[in-house]
Amino acid sequence: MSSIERVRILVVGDSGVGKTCLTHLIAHNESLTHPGWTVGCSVEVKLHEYKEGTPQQKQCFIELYDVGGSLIHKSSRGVFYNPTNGIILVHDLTNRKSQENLSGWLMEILNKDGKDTLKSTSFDTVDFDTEQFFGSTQIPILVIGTKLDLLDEKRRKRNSQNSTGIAEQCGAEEIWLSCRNSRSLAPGTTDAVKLVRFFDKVIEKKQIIREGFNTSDRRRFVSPYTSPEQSPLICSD
Ligand SMILES: Nc1nc2c(ncn2[C@@H]2O[C@H](COP(=O)(O)OP(=O)(O)OP(=O)(O)O)[C@@H](O)[C@H]2O)c(=O)[nH]1
Repeated sequence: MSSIERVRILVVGDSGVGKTCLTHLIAHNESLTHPGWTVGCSVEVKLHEYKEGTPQQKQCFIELYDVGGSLIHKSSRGVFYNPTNGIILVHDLTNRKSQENLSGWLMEILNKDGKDTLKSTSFDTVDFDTEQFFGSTQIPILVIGTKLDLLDEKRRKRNSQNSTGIAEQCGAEEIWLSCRNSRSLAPGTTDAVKLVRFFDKVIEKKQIIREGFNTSDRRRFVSPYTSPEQSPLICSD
């Protein structure tokens, strides 16, 4: 019997933006009222139907790695970043700084050998080069803004006019929601469809990369890594 495939998705963003509440909402379709402060990392697993309703449909475990956002643990959290098949960047819609810091989070994940960003105590000095990032990793990204319930109508409109720059830069989809509303990701809603599409993309990308390593026709896939084990996108199943 073949085992169920699994992918690892990192859920990152500043401390207090709502990563634990969001992860719980995605995994259980219910809101979490009293989340604890995440020390290190906590993992939730969701069973996902890949390409549901098509001949390729199959089950897949989505492992959501909720990485504690506190700067105190900045130097040690790199251990959770490999392998990475997908990234959910989380920011608080009422806190602009948390949005600006998303590029720093991306760079921290990219910087696997722990240089530069891991040494600094904040993201202020981080230079973000999207070309470098996407050229070297090709990891699917989703951007999620939380605490939509705390924005009044006026601010919702103003914020939506200049939506998160990082999503645009990454070519990533963006979702704004309230983790306090258990229906925020209810099946059939636009946001739930975006999330399903993102999960499918993460699984597909992992398959493409694995096939690229296994095929003798190297022209189909050019990787900077010489074996699947070296690639940050491949889980060791
Ligand atoms: N009103 C509102 N509050 C939220 C929302 N999401 C999270 N919160 C609250 O924000 C606080 C922080 O939420 P967490 O999920 O613990 O944040 P975190 O990003 O995991 O924080 P760290 O563990 O420090 O990294 C909690 O009091 C949550 O109840 C939301 O959508 N709306």
